[in-house]
Amino acid sequence: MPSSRLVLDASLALEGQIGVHGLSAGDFTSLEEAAESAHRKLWELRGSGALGFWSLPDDAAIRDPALELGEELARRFENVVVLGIGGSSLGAKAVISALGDRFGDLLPRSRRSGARVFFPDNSDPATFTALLERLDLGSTCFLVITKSGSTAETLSQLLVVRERLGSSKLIQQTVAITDPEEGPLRRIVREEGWRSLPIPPSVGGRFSVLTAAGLVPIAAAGVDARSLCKGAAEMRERCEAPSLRKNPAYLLGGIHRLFDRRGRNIHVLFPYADALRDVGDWFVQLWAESLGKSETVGPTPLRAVGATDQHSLLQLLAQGPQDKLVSFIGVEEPATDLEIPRAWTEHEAFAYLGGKTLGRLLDAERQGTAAALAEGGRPSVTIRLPRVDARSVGELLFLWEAATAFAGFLYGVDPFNQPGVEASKQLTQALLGRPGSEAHAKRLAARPSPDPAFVLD
Ligand SMILES: O=P(O)(O)OC[C@H]1O[C@H](O)[C@H](O)[C@@H](O)[C@@H]1O
Repeated sequence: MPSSRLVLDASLALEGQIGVHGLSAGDFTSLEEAAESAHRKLWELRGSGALGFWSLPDDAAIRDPALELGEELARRFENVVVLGIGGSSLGAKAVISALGDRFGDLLPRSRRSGARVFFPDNSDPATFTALLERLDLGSTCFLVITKSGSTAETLSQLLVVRERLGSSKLIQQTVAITDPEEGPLRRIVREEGWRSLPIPPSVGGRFSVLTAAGLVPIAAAGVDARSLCKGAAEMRERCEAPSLRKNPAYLLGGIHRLFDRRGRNIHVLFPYADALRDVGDWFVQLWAESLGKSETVGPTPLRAVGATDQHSLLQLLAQGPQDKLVSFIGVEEPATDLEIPRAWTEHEAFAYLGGKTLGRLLDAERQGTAAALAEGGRPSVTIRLPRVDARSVGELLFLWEAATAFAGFLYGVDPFNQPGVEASKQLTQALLGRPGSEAHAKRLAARPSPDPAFVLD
């Protein structure tokens, strides 16, 4: 019988299970003071309303208009194309690939639960050209999602779409999701009277999956977004306990910080379900942009998928440097399962598989891999989901969001900004000759020219 909710099992991170590389009771005690201070800071932010993502799971004023709009788009359009990047695409993409129709693009509309949702989240011309050429633009809605309203990739795609649709069609087939007041896109929305929904200023992009930025495309895909929010609300309740051992987000964040202190600063998310593959990308942005803020401390997130990456990454995880911590995600009850038929039973290699199911094999591989790492003294934690459904995915996303916010304070960094991404934008704008980027152009010009001895053409 699957458990009724998400389970965080940290036993394979403890010295009792894996020996010297495991955590001791003393390690947790050593973190208590920092954990109390991090808890205080989080609650202060909550109290001031600055911790915007915390209230989202049951914020009807944000949720309901987004779901209504998403459901309307699912009725009106065959396709929805999200023009958005980073936090403005990764959350919805992760949820839709986890909960949407598997290979839904191949299904006729009558057999799909919503519109086909596409995420061309890059300025790669080949991808965008191919997508626009293959879609029936007449039955396509473009969701322009950008918190700042100024992201070059997103605005460039919008300009291309504007050209393709023409301004009269553009207003009928485009919805903007952006800052309620500020930014270039908000100005266009005001000037041209587009439909739009806000991204609350108190919610950072990578924490915005339960704002309109995530919920509109999720609802347009026909995913049960209300249960997603419900699952997140249930996890939030569990993440309000002040103690490290009782609060799953604090325990998860604390364990990662403790191992980072021991040099295990490569943090691998390893779900054993294809449906959770894109949760890996979402996690990488969340963890990297929130915690990668100092030259001396800061974890490197890595994503893997089980069992596929047992055949690529596992060698390194099992026998490489002792600098990694793995977070497995197991699914207790697969949505569908497939029996492995019996045949060639005279051959032992086939015989032991016959009669089992692929789901049983996959989960045995997860457990076997965690046990093999433990045997080698290598720590892991396991997050077990009862099944991959909207409620469990809601729990999972909120767990990591809360763990990230908490870990930020344990690492002594601000988990909610990302100053390090600005320099590349400035130099990009200078390369493109943007007015006002002259100072950045000077930075480029001041760079030493490439050493021809090291340019092998
Ligand atoms: O939502 P936008 O303002 O368009 O930003 C999209 C993304 O780009 C930025 O450069 C940051 O790296 C991300 O945190 C953000 O999610």
